[in-house]
Amino acid sequence: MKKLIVGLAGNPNVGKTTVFNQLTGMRQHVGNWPGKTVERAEGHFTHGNYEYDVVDLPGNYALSAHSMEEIVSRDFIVDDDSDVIVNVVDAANLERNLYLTVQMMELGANLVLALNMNDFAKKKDHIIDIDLMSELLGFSVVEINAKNKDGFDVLLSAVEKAASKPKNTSAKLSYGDELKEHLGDLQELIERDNKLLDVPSIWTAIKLLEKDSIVIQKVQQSSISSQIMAETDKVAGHLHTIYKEGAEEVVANARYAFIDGLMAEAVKRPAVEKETITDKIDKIVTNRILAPFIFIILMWAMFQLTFTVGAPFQDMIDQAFGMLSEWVATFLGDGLLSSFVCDGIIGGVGGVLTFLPIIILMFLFLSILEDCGYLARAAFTLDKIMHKIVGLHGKAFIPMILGFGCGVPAIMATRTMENEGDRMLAMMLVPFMSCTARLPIYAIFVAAFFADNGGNVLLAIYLLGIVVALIVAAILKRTMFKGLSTPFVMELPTYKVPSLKGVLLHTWEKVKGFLRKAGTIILACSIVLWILQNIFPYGGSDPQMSLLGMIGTAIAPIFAPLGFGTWQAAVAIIAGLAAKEVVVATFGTLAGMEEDDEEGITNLIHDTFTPLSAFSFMAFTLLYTPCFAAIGAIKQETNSYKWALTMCAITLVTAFIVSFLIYNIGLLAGFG
Ligand SMILES: Nc1nc2c(ncn2[C@@H]2O[C@H](COP(=O)(O)OP(=O)(O)OP(=O)(O)O)[C@@H](O)[C@H]2O)c(=O)[nH]1
Ligand SMILES: [Mg+2]
Repeated sequence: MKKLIVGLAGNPNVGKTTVFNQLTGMRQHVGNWPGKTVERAEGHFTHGNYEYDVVDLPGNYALSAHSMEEIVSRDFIVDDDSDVIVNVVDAANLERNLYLTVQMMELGANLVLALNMNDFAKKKDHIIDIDLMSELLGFSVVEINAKNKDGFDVLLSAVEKAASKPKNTSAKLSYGDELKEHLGDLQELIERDNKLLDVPSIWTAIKLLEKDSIVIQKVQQSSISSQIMAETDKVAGHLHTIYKEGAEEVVANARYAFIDGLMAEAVKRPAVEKETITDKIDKIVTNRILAPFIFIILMWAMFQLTFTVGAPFQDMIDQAFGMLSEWVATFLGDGLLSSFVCDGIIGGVGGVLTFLPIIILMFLFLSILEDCGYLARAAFTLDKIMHKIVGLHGKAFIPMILGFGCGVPAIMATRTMENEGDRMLAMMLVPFMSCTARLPIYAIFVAAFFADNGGNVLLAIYLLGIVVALIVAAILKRTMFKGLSTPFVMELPTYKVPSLKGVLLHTWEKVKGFLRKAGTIILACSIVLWILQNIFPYGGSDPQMSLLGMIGTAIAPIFAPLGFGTWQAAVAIIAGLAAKEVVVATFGTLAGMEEDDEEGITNLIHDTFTPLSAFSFMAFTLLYTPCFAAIGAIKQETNSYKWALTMCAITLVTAFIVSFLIYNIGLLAGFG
């Protein structure tokens, strides 16, 4: 067996991860918006005589030193000893995709070009002459379909051929006589230092002209660095006098000229591009006036469906746990052990698991929205409305909408943002987006007070999260994160019919996370809560005199101005710091301890809240410090506790202010 290390590189959203998953049988995140893969993933498989190591790289448009994913991809090509790079490209947008290909050619990467999305290319009547293109580029070009593995055999044999006969793909690049001559002078100088020759000299020469900080640093180590830098300045100056443009633009134009030539020779396209289905749908969905309404209607429909479809299943699970609890009680009798199992574990963990159906549905809808391509449109819509008012970078909206699912991947998704300040700001806002872990909290409050218009109350809560995030953004942008954000074009992916398998897998991955939490952190918290609830330092059996009750009573006054100064609410909020579902588990165990058992969580909520204080409590749990996992993700991504703690402070203060306003304005308006 021979070992082969193969990297999958290409623009965002062209199907790299789909190829990767098909090859390795793994389940990395696939969706229909640019920027899903943010960290390289590795997998293995065997084919013929070869043992493959495949690396799925984050998508990027360039190989400059501007953003983290670009550096990850470029380091992989330059430093790792990969045998072959498979450049996956979107055949329906070949011109744009080839810009990265050309840059990889400058690096001399041992390339194989995999044309994917041919179904879309055919719909647009683009006819690609693969053989001619391969000849012009000087390496193999293969047509594939990542979704059904068409062409994978041809692809793998092309990879194996390329591995046995590595090529310097920079050979076929031609950048015009003028530029070639000047680059030549610079290359000659670079080639005098062997230490600079781990990459083709044309790459180093071009990157010096582009003022690439990492390459400049490397060249500065050279013994002839002053000569090289002087020559670079000379060439740049010369190019400027001829073209009246900076060296960077001259190089970019030369790349496009090469691509134009290639396209003209090898691709036949209709003189006027056909209007695609995506164009037709987008005339409505991204229409300036209609877009915000469509966004709100979709969200509203999502909550309505989640609740109406989920409710019967939820009841079934609830009853099943009730029966389980009774059945266990017949064995264990009336003692402490029975209380531990029934109230502590079944009440706590079971209370949370009841919400499994609505959580599954919510993730199902989010996966469909993500996979069909609407997620990027939602971000586009919010960007259009918000960029000017709030000064928030448009790319921040994708992580924010992902935050409706779970904050942890949402925080990681901020990596595609180039400007550090913008990225930090986006991370501070993600926790305000209502993640699915909070859904069970709203569900029990809706059941207790707002059963008749649950969907509307939920929509209000989610919109509250968005509005508060935007207000906080506007404030932070004018204080902590001053400065202009880099403008950018939001890319709108082609609408795709979501694949059933993809959506189900996606949903299952998320649901698995929820179940894991139920078996670990929620279980642990339920046990701790039950113990604290059964210790009575001063004797008696009044729940409020238990250790838990006393802790809650001590803290409760803090929340009195917000309308829920009861010891139960205080305990739930503190416990919810671990994970938001624990708020529900807390009410579950507390309800188990009440005198008349059957009444359950809903009655406990009904007795300890009013509709107004319930809404204020929902808003507080929406906005206050997210779970440990989200705090940990921010620490991880920023490499410092500073930002994690800043986020905790921002969310706590915001939650207090907003809940205070809701409760007190509500009182004045007579809702008390
Ligand atoms: N119609 C069609 N859709 C495809 C094809 N290949 C992939 N897709 C879909 O294209 C979308 C993007 O695929 P991914 O594999 O996530 O793309 P990626 O290149 O890994 O994207 P990033 O990680 O964001 O850079 C998904 O919705 C896929 O289901 C194809 O050949 N035809
Ligand atoms: Mg990917």
